[in-house]
Amino acid sequence: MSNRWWEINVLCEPVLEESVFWRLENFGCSGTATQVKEDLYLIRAYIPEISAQLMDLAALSLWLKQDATLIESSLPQINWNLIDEEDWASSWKEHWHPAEIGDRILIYPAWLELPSETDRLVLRLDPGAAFGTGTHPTTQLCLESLEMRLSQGAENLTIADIGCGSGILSIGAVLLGAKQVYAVDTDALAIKTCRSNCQLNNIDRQRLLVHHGSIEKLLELNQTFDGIVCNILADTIVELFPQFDALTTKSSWAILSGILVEQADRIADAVEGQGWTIAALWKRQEWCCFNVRRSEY
Ligand SMILES: C[S@@+](CC[C@H](N)C(=O)[O-])C[C@H]1O[C@@H](n2cnc3c(N)ncnc32)[C@H](O)[C@@H]1O
Repeated sequence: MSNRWWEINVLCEPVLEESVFWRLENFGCSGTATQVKEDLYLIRAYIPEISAQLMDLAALSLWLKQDATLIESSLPQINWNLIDEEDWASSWKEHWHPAEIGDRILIYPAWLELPSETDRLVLRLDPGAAFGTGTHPTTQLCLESLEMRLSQGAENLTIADIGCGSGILSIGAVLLGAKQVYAVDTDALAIKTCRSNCQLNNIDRQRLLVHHGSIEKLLELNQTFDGIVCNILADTIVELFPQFDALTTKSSWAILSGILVEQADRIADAVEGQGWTIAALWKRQEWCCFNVRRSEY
């Protein structure tokens, strides 16, 4: 049975070869090889798609650039693409199992028979090619933060999920008791997947509204949200955050993730620079998640 693989290409100065190899190896790549391209080296490596998500590749890219900056080399050019998809989907399904997240949620692959007994909220999911299986630390941190935020009287809360992917956080918020959730994503495939996962969990369409687009779709609604969850890369969060004021009230909160530990300072500056307060900063592996709120108290 064959899998899809990420092919990672790094075009760099020869002086970087050793550190690039080291990074790729630590990342879990195999088949690393170098080809000379005029004055530069093209280093190519492979990793199974199930072992690395787009976010992890973005992190790898950042580390490779930081390594180059440290020794004052010019920045490497990095790109990645998926190769060979044959029967990847069925292979991937074999590797993805039910997972308990936080104290209340159980993520359950759609193709498995429901558990006969559990005291957890079962969140059924077929993520297809969309991000959000619950295996990534950033998703787990967001779900755990939602659990904390929604633990006391969620029934009146309206939540926005920016970058909903498979819909895992939106559906999680509904299961945890939120009154209404608005989910947006710029990827049409993610929207389709999110909608079918809502059906899979028998969620009322009026309780979880899904729109193709980004923060502008939420602004068009002309309403405020009690909470916003946003698990996107740090650069995008910095870009979107100035518009959070228009979407919130003085007592609203936000959960921000998709942030590497070394990017935390940038996010803290963006949050505090806008007069918001950092209530908590949670870390798992190399990723972190900010729980922030608008009021100063
Ligand atoms: C890391 S995934 C998060 C998926 C899911 N919310 C989770 O926590 O697992 C980020 C998602 O954000 C979407 N995205 C990226 N940039 C965006 C933007 N500017 N506005 C809305 N969605 C965006 C991507 O298409 C992707 O589905």
